[in-house]
Amino acid sequence: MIRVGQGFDVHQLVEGRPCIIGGVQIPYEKGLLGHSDADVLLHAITDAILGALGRGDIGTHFPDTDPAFKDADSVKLLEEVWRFAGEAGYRLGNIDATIIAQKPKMAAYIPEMVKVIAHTLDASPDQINVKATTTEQLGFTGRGEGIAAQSVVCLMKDAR
Ligand SMILES: Nc1ccn([C@@H]2O[C@H](COP(=O)(O)O)[C@@H](O)[C@H]2O)c(=O)n1
Ligand SMILES: C[C@@]1(CO)OP(=O)(O)OP(=O)(O)OC[C@H]1O
Repeated sequence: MIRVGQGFDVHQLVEGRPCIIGGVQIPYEKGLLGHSDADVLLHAITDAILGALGRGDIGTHFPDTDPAFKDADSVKLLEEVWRFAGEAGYRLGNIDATIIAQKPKMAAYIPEMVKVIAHTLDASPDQINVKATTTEQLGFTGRGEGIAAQSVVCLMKDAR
């Protein structure tokens, strides 16, 4: 059986926060604001997995009102959701994701993001594709007010 899911997330860029995307801290004058570490890419991937599993969304499992998730490491949230997939008998087909950011430049950090994601999902890096695009200075991403990410995930399990 094949199941697909998609995820989308946005976080505001502000001063005084680290810029953590795909589990990698990127040197930049601003960082992403959120209850957790605000890792917009991992949140989009986590939501895509939950979508494929039919298990709701990230906020259902990790409410932003719960102090337990204050400054949470989003790698741990992804890890926990990946446990749900394993328990349901799924393995990863592939992930394709896009970071939507005018700045900072992501390209140099993408191989490390792929490594982190593959390691967290017990997968091979060739199952994970991460891309980045600007919005040509248009909209909130183009003005540098925030960063968005979207992801598609394909999960597979053998028919019984
Ligand atoms: N934050 C970003 C945005 C884009 N890139 C890379 O630049 C290429 C061109 O971006 P366009 O928005 O002009 O299509 C894109 O394909 C990415 O490789 C980036 O590294 N970081
Ligand atoms: C991850 C959670 C929980 O700490 O908080 P945020 O970092 O604000 O992120 P968001 O993308 O709004 O997702 C759901 C939240 O419940």
